[in-house]
Amino acid sequence: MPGKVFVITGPSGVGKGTLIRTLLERVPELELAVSATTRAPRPGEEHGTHYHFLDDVEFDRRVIEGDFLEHAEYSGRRYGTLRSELDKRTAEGASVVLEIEVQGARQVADTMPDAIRIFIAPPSEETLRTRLIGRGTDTPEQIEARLQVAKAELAASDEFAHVVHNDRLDDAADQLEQIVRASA
Ligand SMILES: Nc1ncnc2c1ncn2[C@@H]1O[C@H](COP(=O)(O)OP(=O)(O)OP(=O)(O)O)[C@@H](O)[C@H]1O
Ligand SMILES: Nc1nc2c(ncn2[C@@H]2O[C@H](COP(=O)(O)O)[C@@H](O)[C@H]2O)c(=O)[nH]1
Repeated sequence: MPGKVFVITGPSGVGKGTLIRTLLERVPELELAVSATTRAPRPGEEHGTHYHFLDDVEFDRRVIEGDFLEHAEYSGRRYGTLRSELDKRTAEGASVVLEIEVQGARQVADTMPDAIRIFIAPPSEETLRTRLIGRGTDTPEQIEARLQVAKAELAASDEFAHVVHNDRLDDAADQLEQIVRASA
């Protein structure tokens, strides 16, 4: 039987990456799809591990060749899931997790209606700002741009069958694990 696809979405800074790291430890049979992006690597990020870092020309070429399951522009940069990150794994029965923003999650809903889509919600918009400042990876201008996008993303939460509120990290991790185990 083909593996499942779990789409985890929500605004920047809500804690998707943090929760997914815990999820992968708790459910080691899950595999994470490494996304492609045109943004620059942050300190410590490695090509092929954290992202496939592509330039715009390469990203365009791969769009034209139909290599992406989904792709979107987010805060001036491009992000997408390569089909090659999923196809072989799911065909072999492995379940795959995608960490993507809301436009991409909608595209996956259209093309893969069986994908399990989970929205991670913050306790408040202000929490997103605090968490992004605390993470220390973005300039104040980048944080404001991300918070602008977050407003529309938060309004989309009711499009998702599952909503996990990431207030206390342990509670959110428990809830996410429960959803994944119940759907697997
Ligand atoms: N429940 C929580 N309570 C307090 N801090 C948290 C919680 N969850 C995550 N954080 C912190 O918030 C910051 C943002 O988390 P993370 O990078 O996982 O967000 P993200 O949704 O993956 O963001 P992006 O979409 O920009 O990649 C990190 O510094 C993380 O340690
Ligand atoms: N549509 C997609 N969105 C993606 C993908 N990989 C990551 N993302 C989302 O982009 C923003 C910004 O990420 P960051 O690493 O610059 O903080 C965030 O919401 C990610 O979830 C993807 O393949 N497709």
